[in-house]
Amino acid sequence: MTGAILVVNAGSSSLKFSLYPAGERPTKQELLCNGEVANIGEAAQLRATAAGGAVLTEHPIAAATHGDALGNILRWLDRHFTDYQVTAAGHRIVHGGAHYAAPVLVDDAVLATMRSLVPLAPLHEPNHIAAIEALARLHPGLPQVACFDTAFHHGQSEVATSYALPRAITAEGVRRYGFHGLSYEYIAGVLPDMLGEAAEGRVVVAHLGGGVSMCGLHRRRSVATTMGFTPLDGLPMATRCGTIDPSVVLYLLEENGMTPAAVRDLLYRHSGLLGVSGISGDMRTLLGSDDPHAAAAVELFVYRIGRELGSLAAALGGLDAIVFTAGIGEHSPEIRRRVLQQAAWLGVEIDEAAVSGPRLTSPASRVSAWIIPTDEDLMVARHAFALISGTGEP
Ligand SMILES: Nc1ncnc2c1ncn2[C@@H]1O[C@H](COP(=O)(O)OP(=O)(O)O)[C@@H](O)[C@H]1O
Ligand SMILES: CC(=O)OP(=O)(O)O
Ligand SMILES: [Mg+2]
Repeated sequence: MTGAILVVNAGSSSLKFSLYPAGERPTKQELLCNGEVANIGEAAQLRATAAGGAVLTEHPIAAATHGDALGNILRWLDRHFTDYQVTAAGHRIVHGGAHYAAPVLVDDAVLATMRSLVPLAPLHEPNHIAAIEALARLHPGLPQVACFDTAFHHGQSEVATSYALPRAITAEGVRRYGFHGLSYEYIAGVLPDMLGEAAEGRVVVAHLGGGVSMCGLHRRRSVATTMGFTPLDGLPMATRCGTIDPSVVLYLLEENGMTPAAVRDLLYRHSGLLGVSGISGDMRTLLGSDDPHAAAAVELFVYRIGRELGSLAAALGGLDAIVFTAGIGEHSPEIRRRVLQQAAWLGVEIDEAAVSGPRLTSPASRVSAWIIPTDEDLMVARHAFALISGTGEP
């Protein structure tokens, strides 16, 4: 039997997973399989693919909860990978608050901290906790490593993380944290392979997925990012509103008579691309639609990215490169083109012959632009390996 690391990414309605051998530092080449249980609670479906993309299974399962989904995944892994045994788990955890600047082994204290952060990541944190607790029941004694999306941003300056609020409120932890850190950390790691010396310069990474954020990197460290106290802030997302005037919240509570729970639901689940289009939060659907409200949602999405790009370039004091990543960033030539056209003023010259990358700009372009696929799961596997084997560096 060979040991294996199970990576768990418990999202709002899905549970994604990956399996890597536990013997040495995980690499892309060593991936054993990855997959997802989609539609948890409705018509759940387990799908898994091998490293090369070959489908290993796709079948309906009974999974009312993230815990049920994990039980099904573990049983399938047991049957399919008879030579491997899960010896450690790594979880992508969206919010680590002020507490965690690095991954930690999960214990009761870590779980208690995560419970206290549920109000700050209501789409994610409850499912992370459910997955950890289910795995502890299904696999007692299994070491589980929590890897926080907030950790990568911990080195940001005080001015970058502060809100202009009274000090006492800031001291309670009401500040900007930033998210998608595992994605940005992965990108920062591969930047030198793609950009050479420019990797150490001023780079804005646009993580355009279901959740959307951008991060300004200098010398491959996070300097500023669009998300704040929670992953509701910044750019419009599939169903989240992004930055709005906080008075909108007061207005909804006081003038519209909405309850806090209803406002939370509105801002997290019914806004963003879905809210503006009234059709869908899925970018593919919107780009394929001829409804003017779909076009308006896409226009607002691109416009807000352009404004935040200017803001991050200002925070960095200049711009050398732009990187597109995650579902929309990696797969939508149209969104990339529109964002880059809007960034012409920064010195971006599109190479019309290179729409599928990896480099999207002409050699003469003052600012280069790139597609770099992200790999949050690999980053989690590396952190879990580093922590458990004691090697330190992921
Ligand atoms: N070819 C494509 N064109 C446009 N958008 C795409 C394409 N492929 C995927 N997407 C979008 O990517 C988003 C999901 O991104 P992803 O990073 O997978 O999300 P999650 O945060 O859920 O992991 C969806 O809005 C989807 O429509
Ligand atoms: C932090 C965040 O928004 O995550 P996701 O993109 O998975 O929703
Ligand atoms: Mg995501």
